[in-house]
Amino acid sequence: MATSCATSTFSPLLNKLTGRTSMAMVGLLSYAPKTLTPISPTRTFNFISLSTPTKPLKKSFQVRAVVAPTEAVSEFDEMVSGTKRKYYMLGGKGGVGKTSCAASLAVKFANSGHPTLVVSTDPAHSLSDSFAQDLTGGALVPVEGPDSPLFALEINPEKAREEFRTAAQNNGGTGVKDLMDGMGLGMIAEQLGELKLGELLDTPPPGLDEAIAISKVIQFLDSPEYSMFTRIVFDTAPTGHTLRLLSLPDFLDRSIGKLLKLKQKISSATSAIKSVFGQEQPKQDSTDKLERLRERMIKVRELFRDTDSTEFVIVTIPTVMAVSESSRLHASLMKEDVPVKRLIVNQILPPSASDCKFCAIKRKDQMRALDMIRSDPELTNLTLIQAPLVDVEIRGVPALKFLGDIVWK
Ligand SMILES: Nc1ncnc2c1ncn2[C@@H]1O[C@H](COP(=O)(O)OP(=O)(O)OP(=O)(O)O)[C@@H](O)[C@H]1O
Repeated sequence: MATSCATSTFSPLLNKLTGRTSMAMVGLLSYAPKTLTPISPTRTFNFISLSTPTKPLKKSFQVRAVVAPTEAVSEFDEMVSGTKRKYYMLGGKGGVGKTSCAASLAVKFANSGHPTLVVSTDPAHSLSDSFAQDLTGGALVPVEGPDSPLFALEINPEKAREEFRTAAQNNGGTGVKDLMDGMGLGMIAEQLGELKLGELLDTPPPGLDEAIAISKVIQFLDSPEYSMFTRIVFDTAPTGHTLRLLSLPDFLDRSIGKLLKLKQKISSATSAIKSVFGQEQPKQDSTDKLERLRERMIKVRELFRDTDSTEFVIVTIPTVMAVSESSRLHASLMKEDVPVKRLIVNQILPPSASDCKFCAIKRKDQMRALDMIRSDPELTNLTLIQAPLVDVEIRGVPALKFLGDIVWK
């Protein structure tokens, strides 16, 4: 069966990508100097240019063919304007392209002059794969290539948990507090008080990964180490995990509130008893710390809901299942008051003017899924960004720049 999807030949316009053509098929060849040679001579495409790379890239990179649909305008000008810090969270169903879109956005911000940090909160990270660079280890790593500083961070809950366990075993539990202190979780550790943390971490409570991610967000807000970044992009975990992350500050705030009330009751009862026996008033220290923890949780919760500084971008693919999940995700985000404006529909196939029956059928299904988005009351008001399926893996900064220049316009 024929597998090619279109009929015309390569055009020499490829390194001058301009133009906004309806569902135009676009081929972009390489950033390798001078010669533009198709990788697969059996694939022939009608190439119409789309965008102009602002600066020649150092590394060689080849994309053989992509499709560029009409509604691919993300209003990037608005995203890039201003030097006040903005947070972008990209999330959706597993495997739809969250990491590729988040990494390409981070590269685009950095190339637009913003010192940028891209953070993965997904315990199953793929940022390292996406940047083709080792970013593991739970620390900030500089990404090579963009014009302005770009750093990446893969939050590593598994490692953190392992360190907790070792510290608990080696130190009879006393080292755990130091470790949690180091992660900005010291106050939580203190409040856990008498609990045997080593045992607790053998069967980690649900939400520990999210608590670790939240502690990082607190650090972004407070620590001078992160103050240089004017754009922070989150590559989030698949939907369920991320919704827990977003609702955790609220939950913790309420829990701490309850704990504080309980503490107040206990302390007034104890001080009454103690005053009868003529003893000192109990110290306020731990209550103050709880109050401070609560204030920080409120700060994170407000950050997640602040329309001026935060935006959640939903990433999906044009299938009924993915669109249904995106609709539910949007409803949940609305419930949490998290600002959402944009929806990326990733991996859209070429138009059906093709001799590939499989592709034509698949594309028909995709168009149905796009119609479904347009008539879905949850999704219809979002800015729709259609991202093409490209025929190579999006790996490394040049490839991410290429994708970013198509998606973020
Ligand atoms: N527009 C695209 N064209 C071609 N390949 C793509 C496109 N977007 C993503 N991919 C590929 O799809 C795969 C999954 O993408 P990615 O890792 O970005 O998804 P994800 O949603 O972050 O996945 P996970 O939920 O597993 O973290 C990768 O191999 C990536 O290169």
